[in-house]
Amino acid sequence: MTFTTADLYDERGSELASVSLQFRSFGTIRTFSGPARTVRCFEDNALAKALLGTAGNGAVLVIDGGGSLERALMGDMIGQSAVDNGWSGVIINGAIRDSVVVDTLPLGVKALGTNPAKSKKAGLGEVDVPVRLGTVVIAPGDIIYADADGILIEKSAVPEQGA
Ligand SMILES: O=C([O-])CC(=O)C(=O)O
Repeated sequence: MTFTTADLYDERGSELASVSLQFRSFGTIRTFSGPARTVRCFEDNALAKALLGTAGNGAVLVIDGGGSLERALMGDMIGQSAVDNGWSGVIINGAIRDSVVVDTLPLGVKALGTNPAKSKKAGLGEVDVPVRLGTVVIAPGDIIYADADGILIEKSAVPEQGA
């Protein structure tokens, strides 16, 4: 599927939430989409690493690292694992490292920034819970559209009437 987020917004803006948080883009795939999976964690990437080691089936992993830039939540090894396991992309509310290599991977990657410091590995956090990027809540199964302009979210469930 080829799209631009700006055209999608013009066509279907009322159905889509736009993320205003500003990310840097990495990886050779700058336009990507897929159903969301999520991890919420803080300076600890063990859950995200484990999930990206399982079949992605074209999903986009949203890692809500609370915006901390103190430790990197993904590097080239985890990025390569995401590619090998069929993930479309990884969006990180936090930092990555090995960014020069990550930038060469056939993967869509958005992160706030970079830090060479390694993540903790205690496994604290939650998988497939609703997470927040700025003002936008992303639930597992929501459809994500990302390109150079930003990130649009299509809620998977139609809101109930009167809700
Ligand atoms: O293992 C980590 O914490 C991140 C990393 O360096 C990699 O993915 O290569």
